[in-house]
Amino acid sequence: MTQSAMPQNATQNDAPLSLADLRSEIDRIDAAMHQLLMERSEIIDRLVQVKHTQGTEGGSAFRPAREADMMRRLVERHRGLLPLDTVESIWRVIIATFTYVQAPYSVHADLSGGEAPMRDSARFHFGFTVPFLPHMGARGVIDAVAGSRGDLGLLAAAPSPSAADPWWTALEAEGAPKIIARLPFVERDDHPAGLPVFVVSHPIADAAVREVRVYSLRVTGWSAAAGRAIPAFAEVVVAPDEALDGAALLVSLPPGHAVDEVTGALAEAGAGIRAVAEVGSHAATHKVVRPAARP
Ligand SMILES: C=C(O[C@@H]1C=C(C(=O)O)C=C[C@H]1O)C(=O)O
Repeated sequence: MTQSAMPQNATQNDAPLSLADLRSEIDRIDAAMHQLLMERSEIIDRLVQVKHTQGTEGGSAFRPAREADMMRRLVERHRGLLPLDTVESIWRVIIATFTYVQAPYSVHADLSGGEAPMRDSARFHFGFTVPFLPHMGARGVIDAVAGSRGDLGLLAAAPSPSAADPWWTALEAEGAPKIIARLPFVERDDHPAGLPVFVVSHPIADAAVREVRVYSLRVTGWSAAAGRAIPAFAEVVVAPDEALDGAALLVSLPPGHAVDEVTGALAEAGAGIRAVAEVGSHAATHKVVRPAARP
């Protein structure tokens, strides 16, 4: 038991508390947590005014850099018997809902790769107050985000190394939606909502995290050799593109690598580079090898 969770007039050496006393302790803690959540919402009220004065409010109040940082710190300080999955999901609901009360938004999700994992991811990361709008296909999601004020779109990040439809080409144009985050913020092998998901929104230049950069590449002369030439540090999804020997690539580059390293390797393997466009960026993956707390 931590000091803050102890009754004000007790120490660890006191006689054991009765069930009624322990329950009244739980009631005291629940009331304090609720009070703190209400205080948090008052801060958000003032934060909305500050963002408005600074002109930093945009279509969406979602700030992926800030959220990735908060989730990393949460995981690092977590101790005790409460499972990390539970702590993470509670904070995801708190943060996503407070974002929603700043500026209402919906989450559009592409269910074409399988409904259950995508729905689990959306609910785990955004809770039940934020509206969930299902789509059958990535392009429907991107169109809905493009036509909204500040909605978010969820697209499977790497369902497989190949895709039938190069949906990411719809993110190429200036002003088109961009990838702004990758979920879960904190990865682990047994994550309860572990489907890797890209979050797309209107471009958020000032608030974007630039650790992992994501590019759309159009290539001619695509071949198995070109595929093998792509450096191992790059995460790549390949789809057929227009011309017979054309391919559209979605390439994610970890910190410290440039897209030239990939285009150079492709050119050496005989492929022609038709176009390169940055289609977003997100925080580097924070991987927890062993969850900090397990029952
Ligand atoms: C509060 C903010 O807005 C959003 C809500 C957050 C929260 O409730 O903690 C954190 C980041 C943002 O997505 C902020 O920009 O700091």
